[in-house]
Amino acid sequence: MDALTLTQVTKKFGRTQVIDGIDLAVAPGEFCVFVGPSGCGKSTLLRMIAGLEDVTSGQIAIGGRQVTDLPPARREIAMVFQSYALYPHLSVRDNMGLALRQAGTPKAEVLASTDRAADMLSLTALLDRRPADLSGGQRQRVAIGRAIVRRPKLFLFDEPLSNLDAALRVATRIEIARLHRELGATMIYVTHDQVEAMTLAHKIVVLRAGRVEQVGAPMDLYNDPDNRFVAGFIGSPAMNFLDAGALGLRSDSLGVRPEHLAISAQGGTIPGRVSHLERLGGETLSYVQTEAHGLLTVRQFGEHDHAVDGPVWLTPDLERAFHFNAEGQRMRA
Ligand SMILES: Nc1ncnc2c1ncn2[C@@H]1O[C@H](COP(=O)(O)OP(=O)(O)OP(=O)(O)O)[C@@H](O)[C@H]1O
Repeated sequence: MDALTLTQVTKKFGRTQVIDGIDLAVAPGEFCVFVGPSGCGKSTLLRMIAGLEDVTSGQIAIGGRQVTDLPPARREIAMVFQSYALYPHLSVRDNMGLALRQAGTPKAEVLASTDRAADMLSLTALLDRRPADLSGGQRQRVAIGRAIVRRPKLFLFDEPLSNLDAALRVATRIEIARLHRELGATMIYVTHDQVEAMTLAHKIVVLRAGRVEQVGAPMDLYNDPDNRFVAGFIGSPAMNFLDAGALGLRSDSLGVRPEHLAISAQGGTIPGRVSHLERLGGETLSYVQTEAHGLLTVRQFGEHDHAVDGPVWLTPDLERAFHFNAEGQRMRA
């Protein structure tokens, strides 16, 4: 039985259609990430699963049970927000145990669950502190601990890392992946960050304007995108789109990842000028202005030097390029 099933779920705010007929099945234990640009409806969809927002039409089932009309408290879910949403006057221990205490769970059991979650999250030494005396990363761990203590059927995360600095974001991301492995729980996670989606998910749902563009495992979306939108959204730096007609090809545009564009001062297919160079240590990114295809990104491993403003030639690896038609749909051979 699916851990989560969405059937033709829609949402309108007034006359604006924000979610447009979404079908989705998430298996038990799966880590499913909703990703897409700002405003595509990810948070709204998650809030509908949580019961914080009602659906305009369609059905939501959690663990095979219809929950479409149930209030959040009866859905057996726990949600972790970007803002942590901790009670400032309660200690870490009391914040983590609150939901269980409110549900009438015996005191000893609340303590045991809280201690276990604190141990998993390295929060044991902080149990008597108040949220104000914690760092942002520690507060977010408490919010995650509070969710774990409740043993929900479904964990829902709404951009939980966006308030953390870059290093802490990576550390907490790894922590969440480890927790997922240890708990074997089903997790639904919203982010606009495709790197988070790629590194955490078993299954990525790419959303655009309230619709699903593609669902698949991270490397399947990367290696086999259905359309230009997914191809451009998954992968960093983003895929280049070349004018296929200008290259004498029959498709409308040719998608080439930055690592599949060769760059040379000697010669090649596409002439251009280096407009900017970024040396990232392990790799070099060159931004090359071309007449026929606009600005293209080239990624090379290691350190490379190309004169800024100097002429260069680019050559796409056609074996690894993707063809798209004028509607942006993938043309498979
Ligand atoms: N209460 C509301 N009333 C009217 N429109 C809303 C409401 N909540 C969200 N919207 C609109 O619905 C659309 C989807 O919003 P949502 O927050 O789900 O997007 P998102 O993909 O999570 O974006 P972000 O990454 O920026 O948070 C947006 O256009 C937003 O303006």
